[in-house]
Amino acid sequence: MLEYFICFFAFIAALAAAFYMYITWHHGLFKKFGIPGPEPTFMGQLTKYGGVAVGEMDRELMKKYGKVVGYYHGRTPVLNVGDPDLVKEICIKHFNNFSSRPFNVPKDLYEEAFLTVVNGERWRNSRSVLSPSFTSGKMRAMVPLMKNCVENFLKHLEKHAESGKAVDVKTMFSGFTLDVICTTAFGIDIDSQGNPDNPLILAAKDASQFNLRNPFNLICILLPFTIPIMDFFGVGFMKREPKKFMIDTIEKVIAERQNNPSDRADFVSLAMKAKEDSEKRQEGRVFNQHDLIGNLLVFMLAAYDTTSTTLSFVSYCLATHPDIQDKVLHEINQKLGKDEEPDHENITKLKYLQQVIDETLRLFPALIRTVRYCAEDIDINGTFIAKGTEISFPVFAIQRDPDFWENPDVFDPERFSPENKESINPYSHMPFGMGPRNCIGQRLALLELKLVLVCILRSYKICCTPETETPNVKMAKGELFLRTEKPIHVRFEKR
Ligand code: HEM
Repeated sequence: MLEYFICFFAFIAALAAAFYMYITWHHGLFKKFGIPGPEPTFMGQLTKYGGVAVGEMDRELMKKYGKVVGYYHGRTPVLNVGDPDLVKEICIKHFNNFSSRPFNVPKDLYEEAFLTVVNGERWRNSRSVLSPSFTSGKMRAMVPLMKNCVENFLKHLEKHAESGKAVDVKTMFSGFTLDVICTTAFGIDIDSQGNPDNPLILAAKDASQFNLRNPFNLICILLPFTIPIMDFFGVGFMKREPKKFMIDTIEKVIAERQNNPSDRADFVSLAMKAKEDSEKRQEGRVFNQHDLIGNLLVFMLAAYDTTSTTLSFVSYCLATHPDIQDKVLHEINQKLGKDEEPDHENITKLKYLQQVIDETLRLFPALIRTVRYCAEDIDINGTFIAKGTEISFPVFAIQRDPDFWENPDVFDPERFSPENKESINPYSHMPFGMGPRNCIGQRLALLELKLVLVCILRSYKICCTPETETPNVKMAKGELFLRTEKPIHVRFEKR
């Protein structure tokens, strides 16, 4: 009997030792190549996310170890690149070696097709098929669709203003940006604020389950071989039920368009046409039905949260800086007069508004980090990066690095004035990412932001309330998408 016990414990001990070796196998990598960073522990940085905001963690790491820091997520080496010169080398000069993103979570056939997730030839193919949907001309054609959403939003805003109460801006703007993406991506007109219980809205809000506090996500990162098991239990990029509902909705819209072709200038039409063209070309990879539906879905996910976060922070910055708000309004009145409708062309005259948006995105980038994957060993100007290393660009931390930004925590749109802009290192401001794999929806986002901000500011003054956290807001812990710990509240006062 005793022998069985000994054998059993020896087996468990051997298993534990093998597991320990599996996780810690690469842990000497950064030391070997002279890259500073925290002393590796079994789980590495993964244990820290529950207790700290990701942006602050990156700032701390850079303060302590410098602009290029090596740490581990379990067994995966992660190189934190906060040096703008190295950002440029990786994102642009050596793009071919870093064109992929690492994503260690279960994915179904639709999620596998997401532009954010696909890699290699498939990414190149999807990006070139989808990019023509975001040209200036296509954006111009989408303005009437967006304006309907702006009008609807203003009706709801009027009610908020009349009540005189503080509003949770993230919730309010999420309704607006959802309306915009539903009409521009899915070809569906919904009124998220009027019908907050619309199943599509509930599904979109409930869809994302990716954050670094979720233990299942951490297990996938730590033990990539568990991904098929996690998949079986419904752990994944998105939650199963809301995903199914959204896919069914998109399929219905596509079927409807196939039966009754429409000239609506939305992404469903553009992507269906792109799919048809790719089928006719008979060369390269065909953009299939999963690519079509998956990418309409990812447009929704990538667009509505990032844009509503940015609108929330613009409101917050303008409420806390009334002098800057007055200046934006003055510019609107001067360049567009009191009644000229904002459109795709005339909003380009609003240079100061662009400065305000640039500065808001510097302090509050909707994505705290962007990531890449190193495909082959490479030495870049003395920094050795091993194959399989994940690259993390700490956007939040770079954009608040005192070496590039004077008084980095102060909101000052003058940094982006024509005179000062010249002195900004272009690789130290990357809210939409960098290089050929940057944000495909940047134009759409800026257009949407400006259209709605002009309409809001003309009619309302954005004010602080006792609930508005000043001088700084506290960021939520463990989130890769920028979130505040408490909701941001401001008040809208009729002018
Ligand atoms: C203020 C709003 C937005 C911000 C701050 C933002 C930010 C970003 C960032 C930082 C990336 C990663 C870039 C990189 O890795 O270098 C990204 C990628 C992406 N964004 Fe956006 N985004 C916004 C709005 C949108 C909108 C409106 C859409 C779509 C309609 C969109 C669709 C995408 C897609 C599909 C990707 C993946 C691109 C690729 O891998 O080729 N985004 N975005």
